[in-house]
Amino acid sequence: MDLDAYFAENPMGGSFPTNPDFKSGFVTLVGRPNAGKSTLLNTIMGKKIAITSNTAQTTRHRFRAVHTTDDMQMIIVDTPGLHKPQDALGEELNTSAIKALEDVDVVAMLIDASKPIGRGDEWVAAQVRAAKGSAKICVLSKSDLASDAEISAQREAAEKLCDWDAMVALSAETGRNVDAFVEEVQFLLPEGPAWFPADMETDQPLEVMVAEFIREKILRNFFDEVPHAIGVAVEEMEFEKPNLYRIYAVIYVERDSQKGIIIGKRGAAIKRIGTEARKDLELLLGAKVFLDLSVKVRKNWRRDANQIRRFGYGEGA
Ligand SMILES: Nc1nc2c(ncn2[C@@H]2O[C@H](COP(=O)(O)OP(=O)(O)OP(=O)(O)O)[C@@H](O)[C@H]2O)c(=O)[nH]1
Repeated sequence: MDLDAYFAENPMGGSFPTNPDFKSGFVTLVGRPNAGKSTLLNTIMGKKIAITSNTAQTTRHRFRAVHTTDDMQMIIVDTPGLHKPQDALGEELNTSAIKALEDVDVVAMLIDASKPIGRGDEWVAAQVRAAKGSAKICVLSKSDLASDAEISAQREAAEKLCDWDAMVALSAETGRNVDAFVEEVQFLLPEGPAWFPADMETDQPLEVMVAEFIREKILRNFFDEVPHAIGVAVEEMEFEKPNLYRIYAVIYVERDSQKGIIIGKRGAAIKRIGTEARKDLELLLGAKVFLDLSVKVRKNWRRDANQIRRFGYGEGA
């Protein structure tokens, strides 16, 4: 939801914390695809705001989530994983992530603690070093998958990548040390007022979140080329009293064969996607959901900058 939409729904303007020592600012999460950025964001927020999957490049939108306590407001910018681009979509995602390093107070770079640091991490670190004026935190993510000895070795290797202000090994999956990360961010944030109302959690438009929740189910149900070839758009979404959303969404694929895979034998696959998505959407929207999904072929959309923009991928905060 953007601020205009928020204030349209909350004409009194919502509540802003008034503590005189209040701290506030922006923290960008960056890292290679699959480093665990979106999962960390969800754990901090205590609910699902960003979609996650073990398919690299799950995140296609840069967006902000707002975490407010009595003492601080951190505006977390989730970004698409930085990687070697293969097509126009990949380039758009990289540009979007690099842009999110500008003008923020804290940059947190996630490095998977359970995997050796590679050239991809070194390249991301170079982008982080180039981001002037922000404090830098190194997050060794997925610590539940690494032994203590592996974590110490990773610490030593990560020390060489940048002059970090802090380093935290954490697991967004178990929650271990996530509080320590939030405390480090709070320490590094400047004093300042809350920028957003205390109860505002994200600036993603609702339609975009709905499309993303549907896309997540496809990422989790299919492998190989299909997850990268799909785009999801919500065509229509209407609220019906007392408590029902009617949602009409289109899943775009690049080839007829992919359309067949998404639909499945006698529609079994798309039915499963619909059932899984509906459950999540009902939690997100706090209402019953009627979900109509259709599949359309749009050849080579990932090479078409206009279509990428129509989906809104790469754009955001
Ligand atoms: N075991 C374990 N798995 C994790 C942890 N954090 C994330 N994962 C898993 O790692 C995979 C990638 O996580 P995401 O949060 O989607 O990663 P991301 O960095 O946002 O990925 P992109 O969108 O590709 O940039 C998912 O399958 C997560 O469940 C963790 O702390 N422990």
